[in-house]
Amino acid sequence: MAWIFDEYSKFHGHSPAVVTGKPIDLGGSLGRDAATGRGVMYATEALLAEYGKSISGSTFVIQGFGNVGSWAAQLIHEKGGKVIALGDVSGTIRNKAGIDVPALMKHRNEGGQLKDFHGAEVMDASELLVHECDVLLPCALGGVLNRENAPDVKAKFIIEAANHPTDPEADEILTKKGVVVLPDIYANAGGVIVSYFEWVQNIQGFMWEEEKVNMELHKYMNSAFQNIKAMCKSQDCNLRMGAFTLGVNRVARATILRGWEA
Ligand SMILES: NC(=O)C1=CN([C@@H]2O[C@H](COP(=O)(O)OP(=O)(O)OC[C@H]3O[C@@H](n4cnc5c(N)ncnc54)[C@H](O)[C@@H]3O)[C@@H](O)[C@H]2O)C=CC1
Ligand SMILES: O=C(O)CCC(=O)C(=O)O
Repeated sequence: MAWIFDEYSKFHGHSPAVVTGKPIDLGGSLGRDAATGRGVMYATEALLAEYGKSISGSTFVIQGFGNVGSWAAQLIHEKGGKVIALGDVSGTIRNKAGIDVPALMKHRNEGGQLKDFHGAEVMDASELLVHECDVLLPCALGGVLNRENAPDVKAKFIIEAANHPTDPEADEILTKKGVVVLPDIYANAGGVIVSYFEWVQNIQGFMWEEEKVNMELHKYMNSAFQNIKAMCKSQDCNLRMGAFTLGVNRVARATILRGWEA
């Protein structure tokens, strides 16, 4: 991103707002690194509250321990959630008393593989997504929930932190089973929201403190959830349909207002 910004600026003058995800010293935003995982945590909080539940006291299974998964795990752990199983390409582990996420981060940051972490036992990777838990967070790849494994999913809630982790067949199976799926278009929007904040800061020429970034992110995630919920209520539809209907309606309204309709 620094390179793109630099090349563009050579021809058009200093233009930090031309691209987001830049290093902090070149006009990036504080809080961007954690933003997607933090947004996932806020989205989880908002959804669970609808069902009279909270992160504290709930159990979590997380696939992926990269940018999104590791931040989501840390923030959920900080909020009192119990991460009971977790996996990445270097191993899949479980601890029904709850994995010590800060200790796992230290292990990983020192170059350790998940399978060698002492605070948990190794399990079969194929069991991760169907492991008993309250909340399942796929934070790695697309298409991981499909017709093969969806019938065996035991989670009550799925937060789509990765892009497109649930294929359409799985979506149908999970809906019939009564599993509540929070769609990626909303659940993992924290990254793009803070990228928007980065652009806003760049055009203002004013850098926000990290606390402000996180507070604004919280506001956006909460109000988006309330808007999706209202749409689901008025259209009697699930969260994915509610989120898409909200987005498509906004684009349609702007298109009509500009006189572009056929
Ligand atoms: N980083 C961001 O800001 C955003 C990321 N996303 C989506 O979230 C997902 C994860 O992105 P990042 O965390 O940024 O990527 P990353 O590359 O930092 O982490 C990916 C993680 O998935 C794990 N993984 C890969 N294959 C796996 C497998 N077969 N089984 C278990 N774990 C596996 C890797 O070991 C790693 O821990 C992607 O779908 C991405 O498109 C969505 C919105 C924003
Ligand atoms: O960095 C951004 O602006 C958004 C990233 C994102 O949404 C993604 O990786 O899917």
